[in-house]
Amino acid sequence: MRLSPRALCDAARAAWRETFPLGGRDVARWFPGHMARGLKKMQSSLKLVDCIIEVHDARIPLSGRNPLFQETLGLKPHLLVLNKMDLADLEEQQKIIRHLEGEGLKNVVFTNCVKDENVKQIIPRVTELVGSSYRYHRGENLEYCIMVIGVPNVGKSSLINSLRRQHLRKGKATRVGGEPGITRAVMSRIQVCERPLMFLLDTPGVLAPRIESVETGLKLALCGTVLDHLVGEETLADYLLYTLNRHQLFGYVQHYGLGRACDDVVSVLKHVAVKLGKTQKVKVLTGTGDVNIVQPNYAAAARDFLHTFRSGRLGPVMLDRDVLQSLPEAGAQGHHPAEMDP
Ligand SMILES: Nc1nc2c(ncn2[C@@H]2O[C@H](COP(=O)(O)OP(=O)(O)OP(=O)(O)O)[C@@H](O)[C@H]2O)c(=O)[nH]1
Repeated sequence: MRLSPRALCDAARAAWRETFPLGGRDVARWFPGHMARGLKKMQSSLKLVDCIIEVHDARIPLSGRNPLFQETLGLKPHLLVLNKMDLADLEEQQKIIRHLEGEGLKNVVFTNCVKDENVKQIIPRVTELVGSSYRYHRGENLEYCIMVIGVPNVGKSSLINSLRRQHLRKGKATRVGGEPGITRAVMSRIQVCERPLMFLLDTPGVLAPRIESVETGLKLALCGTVLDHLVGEETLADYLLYTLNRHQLFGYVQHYGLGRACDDVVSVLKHVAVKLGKTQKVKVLTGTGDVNIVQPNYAAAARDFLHTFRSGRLGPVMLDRDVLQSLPEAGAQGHHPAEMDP
């Protein structure tokens, strides 16, 4: 039987959690310190750079960006690419754009670098930005050099490969991976366009040394910017379940044949593990000797749940919905100075 989302929601509304327990988690441990070195190297190459393309995940357009980018690289023309738009619920796209504009981010493009969606807009936007900026000692140089930055796993390398497909009809120049930390070598210089002659510098993902809140940390982790085991796969699966239920995204019920929505992660993971045959034999010591019992493999079930979500099979999501809801409506929003503009 196929239940409508509303029926599922009504059935379980009483049990929905209103908040996620955030206390006692050491977010600092999730984000390794070696990232500061990457940022330092980027800064030292800045004089060669005409424009910065910052790639971020479209599912968290208003949180999780590294504030150090703004502080240390903010003098250059800047384009924000919100990638993985295919995985994001962009119903409130205009509100997102307005809010970012209010923060001084006037150049924003939403992309899907796997399917090359909107990627064609990027080079004309960059050319325009560089054309209207003062290039210091690089004024005579006809080559454009663009640095691509962002937190890990948001699709920086995928963007470069997509630009090459679009403008040079060439394939992969830089390695893409499903796990954070694929781009290790700082600054590979890759041509992406002939006219204008444009090179991009791919950089390793750099997270902020201090994440603004545990919840932001969890959102970043759901987007795959940190290795899951650092947060704990089951914790992350629980945060995912909490988010899906609050957003009334009940694709998981159908996907795993659960019958009804549920807010208890242990029950959900147990069901997933049994359905997928992910069980394990565990030896239990009893008063009369050892007994082998079969237990659900919760960690494997959590991994499957996270993987299914990240592949988009549970539907598009807006993880910053809480932030969006807390913003004033159009017209009521205050104006801030254009910090990232040249
Ligand atoms: N669905 C979807 N997946 C994407 C998109 N762009 C990239 N990916 C996937 O996201 C993962 C990370 O992509 P990368 O290009 O390696 O990301 P990165 O930012 O260079 O990663 P680091 O090197 O870790 O900093 C890969 O599995 C890509 O296939 C997109 O627009 N949509």
